[in-house]
Amino acid sequence: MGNKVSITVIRRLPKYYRYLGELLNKGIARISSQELSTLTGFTASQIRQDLNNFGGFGQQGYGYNVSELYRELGKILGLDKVYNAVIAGAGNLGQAVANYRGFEDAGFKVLSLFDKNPKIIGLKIRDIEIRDVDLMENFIKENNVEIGIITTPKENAQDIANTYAKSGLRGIWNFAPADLKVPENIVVENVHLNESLFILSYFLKRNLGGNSH
Ligand SMILES: NC(=O)c1ccc[n+]([C@@H]2O[C@H](COP(=O)([O-])OP(=O)(O)OC[C@H]3O[C@@H](n4cnc5c(N)ncnc54)[C@H](O)[C@@H]3O)[C@@H](O)[C@H]2O)c1
Repeated sequence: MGNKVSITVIRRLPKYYRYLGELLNKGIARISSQELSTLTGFTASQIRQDLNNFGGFGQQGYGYNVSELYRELGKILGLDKVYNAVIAGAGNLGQAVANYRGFEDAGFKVLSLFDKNPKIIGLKIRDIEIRDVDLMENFIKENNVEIGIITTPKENAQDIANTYAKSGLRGIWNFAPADLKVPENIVVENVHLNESLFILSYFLKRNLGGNSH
């Protein structure tokens, strides 16, 4: 099922999921595609088409059952399980990611940070230890780690990706401004903060308001 759905649809799912979570917290039991459209900015027909990719959850004249749709989208996004993760590069960004409890609340548990700087090895961010990067490969193998986060400088990012590939983990969340080469069985999701900022700059330069996507 998942493989046939276009990546542009997949990229809209987290937004649906976020709004549905907020509706659920407000005790709202059902919502129409029109109301979801007002919230998300996507058209109602777009929303119906998107959700139809997964079998469609709505009923004509009723709309969507919020808790059911929230639960199903959570399953589709793989959020119905806990992932173990590690972070390579325990500098500014690595520590910030480790410090943020929201990832853990969503099921992404950082078991350890790794760095090559002896001055910070042994320190803890919350209760998460910074270990020597030389120990990383074995740690990943022994602790059922599925996600490797990269917050090293870009010059070191490919080496870290290679170690991740050797260790057998399945997903890389890459914050370094580098295009990584990895074996086909590994998924890379890039978070290029600078590129995002440059898009903002593009719109500012043209005095364009609104949401850039
Ligand atoms: N800090 C931000 O807000 C920000 C914004 C945009 C992009 N980035 C990107 O995120 C990455 C990290 O940025 P930062 O500001 O945290 O840098 P930083 O210099 O504060 O931290 C990098 C850390 O990586 C460690 N490191 C270097 N080589 C390593 C290796 N081979 N193995 C393990 N650890 C290693 C360093 O010792 C250091 O602790 C960079 O690629 C940067 O371009 C950061």
